[in-house]
Amino acid sequence: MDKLMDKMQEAAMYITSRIGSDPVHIGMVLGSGLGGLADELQDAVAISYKDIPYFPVSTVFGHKGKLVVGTLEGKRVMCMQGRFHYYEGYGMDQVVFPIQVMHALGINNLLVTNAAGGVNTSYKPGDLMLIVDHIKLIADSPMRGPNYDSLGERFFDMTNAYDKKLSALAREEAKRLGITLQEGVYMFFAGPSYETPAEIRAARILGSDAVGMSTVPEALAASHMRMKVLGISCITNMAAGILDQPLNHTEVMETGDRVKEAFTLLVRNVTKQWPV
Ligand SMILES: O=P(O)(O)O[C@H]1O[C@H](CO)[C@@H](O)[C@H]1O
Ligand SMILES: Nc1nc2[nH]cnc2c(=O)[nH]1
Repeated sequence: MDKLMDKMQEAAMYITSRIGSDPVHIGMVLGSGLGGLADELQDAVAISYKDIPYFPVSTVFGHKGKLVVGTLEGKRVMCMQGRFHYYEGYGMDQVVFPIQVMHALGINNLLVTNAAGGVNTSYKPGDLMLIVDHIKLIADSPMRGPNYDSLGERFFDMTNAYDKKLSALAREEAKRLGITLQEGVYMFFAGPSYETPAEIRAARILGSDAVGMSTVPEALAASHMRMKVLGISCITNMAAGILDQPLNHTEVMETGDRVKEAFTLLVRNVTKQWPV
């Protein structure tokens, strides 16, 4: 066995020792301001990242740094209440390690969520957006380096990175619940600065609808392992230069908090119908 596989197994064994061996159906990565969902799980077990072998620790305000496992709408889910970002100084491989550990635990379904800046001028802060595709221009990738054939192929497909059936499910549930769900392309920026207005104009010309500093590494790792991915952004602010006002993380967190009811309702109902 090679090193990554050893580390994944060790982390997975520790988690199993805390949560038992009943299957977990869906992994959920909760973005900035959206972590409250994990507090709604029934029979929840919370594990600090610092206790899990080889896990990094969260350093960002609004990311608690806990794995919470419990039941939501009849499904057993594992929530990351806080994620790891490239800008925190972690390598892409560290950013996606928890996703690989989820896979080692037998999880094949992933919900990735985030706070994002709206590039599409028809959006408004507080909108939810179904991620239908993404753009990453920076060269680094979590799959750079030796390929782990037991996880996935060296050259893997990204045509269906965001699962079409799960996307259709989210669309249907949002419609049924009367929740506005925009659809768009999420563009990854390394951060930690927010973008310049010129970068946002460029992002729009390139075809993006929202920008953020997460999610894409996780979606890449999940696609590598052929996990089914559903992505939802919360548009917490209009991206730089669209409104005549500076950006800040407090606003991002406040919008996340304002939207949490609709976000939770949508995720609950999608979870209920999620085929596992
Ligand atoms: O993508 P999440 O983790 O939700 O958070 C977004 O919000 C933070 C910036 O305000 C960045 O971390 C950005 O990626
Ligand atoms: N990169 C980036 N990340 C965000 N997270 C929340 N809002 C934004 C934004 O405008 N830009």
